[in-house]
Amino acid sequence: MTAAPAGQPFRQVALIGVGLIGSSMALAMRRFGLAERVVGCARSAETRAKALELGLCDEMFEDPAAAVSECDLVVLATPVGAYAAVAEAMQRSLAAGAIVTDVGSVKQAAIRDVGPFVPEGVHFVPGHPIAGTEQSGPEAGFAELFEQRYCLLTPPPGTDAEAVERVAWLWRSMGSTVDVLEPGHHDQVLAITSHLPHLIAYTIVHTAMGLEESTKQEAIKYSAGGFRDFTRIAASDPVMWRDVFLNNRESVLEMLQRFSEDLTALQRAIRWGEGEVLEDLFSRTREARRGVIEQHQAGSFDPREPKT
Ligand SMILES: NC(=O)C1=CN([C@@H]2O[C@H](COP(=O)(O)OP(=O)(O)OC[C@H]3O[C@@H](n4cnc5c(N)ncnc54)[C@H](O)[C@@H]3O)[C@@H](O)[C@H]2O)C=CC1
Ligand SMILES: O=C(O)C(=O)Cc1ccc(O)cc1
Repeated sequence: MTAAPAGQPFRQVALIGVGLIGSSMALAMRRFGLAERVVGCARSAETRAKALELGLCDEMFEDPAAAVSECDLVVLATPVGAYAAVAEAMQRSLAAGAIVTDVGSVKQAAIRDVGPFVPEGVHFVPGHPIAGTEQSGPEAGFAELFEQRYCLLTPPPGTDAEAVERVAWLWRSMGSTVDVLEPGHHDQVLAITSHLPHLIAYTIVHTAMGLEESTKQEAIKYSAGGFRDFTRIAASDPVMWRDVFLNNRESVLEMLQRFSEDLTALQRAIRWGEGEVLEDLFSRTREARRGVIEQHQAGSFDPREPKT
């Protein structure tokens, strides 16, 4: 089987994992006519039934090998920790010329875990939509999720250029802007922009939950602005985020080290009443926010808060 050229719908797409991202892709691919047929793979009978009931997929499978056998595109959309087992299970069923891609939040580990199971004549194009919410599961998806968002592709050297272009076409057709990044660089950038913020949110909510009962209750009752935003992020899927931290360990630990040094400096400034240190730092971070907004507007991106 050879994949149809960029610009033509895929004949049959398999979504391995039909959660927030998988279901959003199913809806977007249907809305924009990007696949003639969409099949899915889920371990539980409940998820398989739900995906059919919601009209996400034409057919659902329990076994990844059965799901992928007739497909010209296979999308891994499970937590990253499941990749090696899924890739091993489906390797013998992949059709020659098929493209395997993924949506995982870390890319070096995706290449490490999937790469060895991709047969000769099948193309692996790792990808990561920078779009999501704290929701999970097949009912969480919506077709607009990827609009005005980046999707980063991290093809290892030697990846078939046509396969990369085909996957780029898919994401552009779902409304995203596609950039290509080196996998290690991707993992470093995402460690500071996405992974560390989630770790901080998990920690601050955990710290609040450990306070004595009356303070904790008031924290919940009066949670405004900052803390409320942290609780949204800290409600993100536990298994997905466990796998992000276990699989981007080095970059996250490096960013965490820098963060903790900066936090200690702030702690010191507060202790010694160094108001100018605090004000100077807060002024510079305010500038950084302006920079983010300006750059997003220049790229005609809508700098809205995450879609919930
Ligand atoms: N949630 C988000 O905001 C974003 C998530 N991602 C990435 O997308 C991937 C999927 O995340 P979500 O859709 O948010 O998660 P989700 O939890 O909504 O969906 C994941 C699905 O995979 C299924 N699954 C787990 N192990 C499986 C296996 N061995 N075989 C078949 N299905 C299996 C789960 O049952 C679940 O239905 C992750 O790798 C994540 O890093 C990427 C961008 C944003
Ligand atoms: O909901 C949020 O705030 C997010 O940050 C969504 C998100 C989560 C994980 C990703 O790999 C990409 C985007």
